[in-house]
Amino acid sequence: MAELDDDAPLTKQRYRDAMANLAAAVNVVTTDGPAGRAGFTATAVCSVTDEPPTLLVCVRRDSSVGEAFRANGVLCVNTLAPEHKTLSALFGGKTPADERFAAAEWSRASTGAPVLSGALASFDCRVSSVVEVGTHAVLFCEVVSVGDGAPTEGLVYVGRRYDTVCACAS
Ligand SMILES: NC(=O)C1=CN([C@@H]2O[C@H](COP(=O)(O)OP(=O)(O)OC[C@H]3O[C@@H](n4cnc5c(N)ncnc54)[C@H](O)[C@@H]3O)[C@@H](O)[C@H]2O)C=CC1
Ligand SMILES: Cc1cc2nc3c(=O)[nH]c(=O)nc-3n(C[C@H](O)[C@H](O)[C@H](O)COP(=O)(O)O)c2cc1C
Repeated sequence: MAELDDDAPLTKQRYRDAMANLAAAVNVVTTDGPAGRAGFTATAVCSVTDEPPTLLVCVRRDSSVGEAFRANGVLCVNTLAPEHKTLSALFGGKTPADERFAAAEWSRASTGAPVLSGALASFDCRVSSVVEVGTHAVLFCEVVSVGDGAPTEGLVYVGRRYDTVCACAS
């Protein structure tokens, strides 16, 4: 059981160590448009409201991909299945964009954002507002269409490693 320690300084590392205990779905978030095609791995994705359907994505402001998302104003959140572990590492590393996208099959959403074949779910979005918080930009995104596959197994990231969970209806 975790106990709060109010005396110890709350360092970045202690915060990260605690956050590492939160199991999270893994997504590859993509965009395309005048600023070019880009994509990155993200666990900081969350549903905000269903009226209007809105989710948020947090992206590091100094990442190579952040500006493309803001400039294109569209994105697709592709939720990964267990077979996408290698893809997650590619989109989460320093790999050039062409190599990231060459590792999977894609179609195009109505916004123009790339949709990952075999994703557990895909959310095609328009960025409705951006709020900057510290090192990250929070992209609030209105969902314009969704695609979801048959219930199967999901990929989660917890304890700094990947794991598989059953996403099937019981
Ligand atoms: N929200 C984010 O920007 C996240 C970034 N990452 C990046 O992926 C790499 C590997 O991460 P881990 O193996 O999990 O080890 P880690 O020790 O860097 O991160 C542990 C946990 O802390 C949180 N975290 C990490 N970096 C963060 C950041 N800059 N801002 C807000 N939260 C952050 C995440 O929940 C992450 O799972 C690192 O470079 C990390 O920065 C990973 C998860 C989330
Ligand atoms: C499992 C995992 C989750 C991640 N989640 C996020 C996230 O939510 N937001 C973020 O900005 N970066 C996140 N990252 C880091 C980016 O995917 C990584 O910095 C990526 O390389 C961005 O592309 P760039 O560095 O070429 O700009 C995550 C990485 C991994 C491996």
